[in-house]
Amino acid sequence: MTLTAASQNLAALCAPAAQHIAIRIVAETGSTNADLLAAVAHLDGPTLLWAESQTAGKGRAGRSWHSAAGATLTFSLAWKFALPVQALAGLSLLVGVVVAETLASFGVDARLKWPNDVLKDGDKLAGMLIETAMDKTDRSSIWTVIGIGINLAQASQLSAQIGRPVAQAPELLEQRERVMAALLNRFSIALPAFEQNGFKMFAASWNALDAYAGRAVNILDQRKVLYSGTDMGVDDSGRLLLDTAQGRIAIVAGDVSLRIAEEYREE
Ligand SMILES: O=C(O)CCCC[C@@H]1SC[C@@H]2NC(=O)N[C@@H]21
Repeated sequence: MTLTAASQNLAALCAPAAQHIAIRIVAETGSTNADLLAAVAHLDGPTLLWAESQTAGKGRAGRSWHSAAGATLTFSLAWKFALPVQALAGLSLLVGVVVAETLASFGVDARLKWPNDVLKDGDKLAGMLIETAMDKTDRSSIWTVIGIGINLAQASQLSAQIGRPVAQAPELLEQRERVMAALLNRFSIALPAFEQNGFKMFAASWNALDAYAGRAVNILDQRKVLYSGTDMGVDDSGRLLLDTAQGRIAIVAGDVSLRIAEEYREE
């Protein structure tokens, strides 16, 4: 099914709580994140921009993110929070929980790698990029653009961009609009709950999905090992707890990698 056809169904598939999300679906764009960031000043409320393909998709750390037509779920959700920017810490972890739990509800064994990669069989299945824009007329609020790319059936180009193998979930190709509706339903509950209570009420859910729970990991910065220890999950503010030879520490930034011989060889 093309996304144009899916758009007819999407609103009807959404639960009442998600009905206030405006839905825009396009065949191709540069970047759904860039489009919504440019548009937030004119948005009336939460808005989904779902693209069949992107020609200039943005990944984290300045990387590109390839989204081939008919092979991904590529979208951004603009959401305004009545919060100061500092209160958004933990949002990306919550988004990971929403994506992984939604995929799990469709039978995909999705797990989380801190802070917010979604893995399947140890490889990256989905990535997210959250960007923010100040509302100039309302300093107590902030717009977020939550960009998500879920890989369903593409491999080589995305893999080259992120520098490691990617996972796929081709079984979801035929039900993309149902998956999208399920995502919107969960977001429409989880994002207001985050606004009210912060990340802490989602910490247990994140920990239940932690791909590296109890395993020996390294925390890297630009491929340099900063810390080594055992992954003990996240705390109520989303920091990764690491049991090291010197005791427990809480990590606020860095890349997590499994401490296995292969990874040392790669690095
Ligand atoms: O590097 C990552 O892990 C983040 C990838 C985020 C990609 C998504 S695809 C939809 C949205 N639009 C973009 O340009 N990027 C995000």
